[in-house]
Amino acid sequence: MHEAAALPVSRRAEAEGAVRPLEGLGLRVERAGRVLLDIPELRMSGSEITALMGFNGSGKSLLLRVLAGLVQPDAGTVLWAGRPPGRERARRLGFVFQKPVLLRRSAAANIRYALKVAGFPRAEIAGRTEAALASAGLQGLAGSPARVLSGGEQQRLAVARALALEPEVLFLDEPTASLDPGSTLAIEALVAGARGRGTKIVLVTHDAGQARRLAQEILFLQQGRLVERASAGQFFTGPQSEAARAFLEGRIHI
Ligand SMILES: Nc1ncnc2c1ncn2[C@@H]1O[C@H](COP(=O)(O)OP(=O)(O)OP(=O)(O)O)[C@@H](O)[C@H]1O
Repeated sequence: MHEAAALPVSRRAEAEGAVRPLEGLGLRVERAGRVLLDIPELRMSGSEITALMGFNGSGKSLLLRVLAGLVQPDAGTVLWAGRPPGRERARRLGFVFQKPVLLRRSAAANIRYALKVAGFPRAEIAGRTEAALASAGLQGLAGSPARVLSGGEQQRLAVARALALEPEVLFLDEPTASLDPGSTLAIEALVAGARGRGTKIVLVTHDAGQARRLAQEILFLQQGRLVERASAGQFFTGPQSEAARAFLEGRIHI
């Protein structure tokens, strides 16, 4: 047997070079004379789920948007596998917002449309749509208008739609912030499944329980700066910065 075949899928992908690190070099964002992001160097493993954590206003969402190419930094470069993502970026990433952004059409049509725009062959669209709906437990709601779905169902649809495109990188910005525990676990299962299939996941979350359940790597931000990068195990048992200790203990940090 090939040596890599004995490894779990995500490790196998890494061993075969299919998994790409995500990097930022000299990232800087300023608005109205205020420095919002100043990160000289950032590197995320290509195969793990990385959680971005920090107090409100520390720059997590902004960093996520910069990494995804939704916000252009004033300085710096984002690299996927050592190269700027380029024009094919849309095909290679998924982005899920805290409030799902869905089209005013059926659940199935939302997925079909995304597949069509991403250039999937027509012959594959129906099958991929069905599989995506099933992965999110939404088969029974395929024909329902997306806007009548519950908040949890809408977010499951948004995640399933993003994953239907088999993105290289999936960015999630507090995807379960307004969901109940059952819906939260359903979203987490979708995200963990995607990691198992080789998608790199970057997740903004305030929920330490969620970061413990899902993430292998934690980046902790404070006032637009990266103050800690650690494995989840290290971060939760022995955070190095005073800010991260305060965050985990639920203290206010000024
Ligand atoms: N386009 C913008 N123009 C001006 N200021 C901005 C812009 N985007 C973000 N900011 C500011 O940058 C800082 C970081 O915002 P960001 O939303 O990234 O924080 P966050 O860590 O995600 O916060 P939260 O946990 O509250 O969602 C905030 O002070 C915010 O007001």
